[in-house]
Amino acid sequence: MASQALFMPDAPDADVLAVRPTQELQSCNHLLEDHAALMRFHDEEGYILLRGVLDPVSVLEARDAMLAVAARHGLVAPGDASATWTGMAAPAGMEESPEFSGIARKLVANPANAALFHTVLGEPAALLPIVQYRVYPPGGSITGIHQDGFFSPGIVNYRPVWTPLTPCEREVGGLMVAVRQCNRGYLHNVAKTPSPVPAGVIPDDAWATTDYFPGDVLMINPYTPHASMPNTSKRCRVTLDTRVQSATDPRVLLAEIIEAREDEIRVRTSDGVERCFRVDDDTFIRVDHPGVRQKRNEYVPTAPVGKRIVVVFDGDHAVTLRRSSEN
Ligand SMILES: O=C(O)CCC(=O)C(=O)O
Ligand SMILES: [Fe+2]
Repeated sequence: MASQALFMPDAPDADVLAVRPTQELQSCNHLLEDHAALMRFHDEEGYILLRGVLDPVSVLEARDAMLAVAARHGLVAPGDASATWTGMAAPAGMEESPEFSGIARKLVANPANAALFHTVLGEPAALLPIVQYRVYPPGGSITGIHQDGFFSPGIVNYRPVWTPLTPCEREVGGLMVAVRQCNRGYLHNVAKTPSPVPAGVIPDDAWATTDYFPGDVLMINPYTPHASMPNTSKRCRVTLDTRVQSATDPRVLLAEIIEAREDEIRVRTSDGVERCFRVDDDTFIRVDHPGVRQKRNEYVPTAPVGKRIVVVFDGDHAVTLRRSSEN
């Protein structure tokens, strides 16, 4: 499979608002007993949708914890589990606010949920330190068309976990997925920064979505183009997206920079262990902006001592250095 991206300097960008999903995402619950079949579906269709699989109490707890933060910012009324929008604008950058700290960790650690992730990974799962908490009011943020693997290369033995915490019917602006597009390499246009997907590359009829409900989990193949839809309802969209990785062979860690150099980065992990990784031209660096790749001879000033970053590694090689969004 080609994994280099597209180079199309003159191509117009795809318009996320022009996409009209015509297909319905399929539930994969019937494949949970057959790991090979589940992975085949993931590798061909490009996603795994599981309905009602998370422990209901853990989902309610996560919902209430996120809504409590939203209520403090005036986005919803205190105690309003329907997440009806008050009309107050959402603060910028709320997805990574430390106010949400620990909510995803608790959800993933719940024994029933941990057992589910074990089943899907085929081995014990651990939380990967990349989490976004989204409370998106009507007319609010829309996530553009992207492939996760393009922005976070090198992660193996992991699954992204996109989780609705309140009912997320299609008008609430959940994810749409371009199905069966995951074997075409990266479709991002590296002739532009920050490398949008060009118009015309993804067939119009490839797009699928569904109405999502609390307890559902959507896992997206790292090569699958996906985006969110506009929220045209009266409610906030309350979702979190995190990732789980192999607990025995983790490839991603959260660490504090001790010293960043052009050819090497030394970090201290949250367990206090010091580790050193080789940085080379294959290292995908974005410690500054979430979507713009930095050159290794220029990233050092944006990587001061003490800054928390996420390192994706393979042995002693830093595959990706990215801004931390662990919570
Ligand atoms: O929820 C969103 O708007 C985007 C989520 C996403 O892109 C992901 O989970 O990979
Ligand atoms: Fe994504």
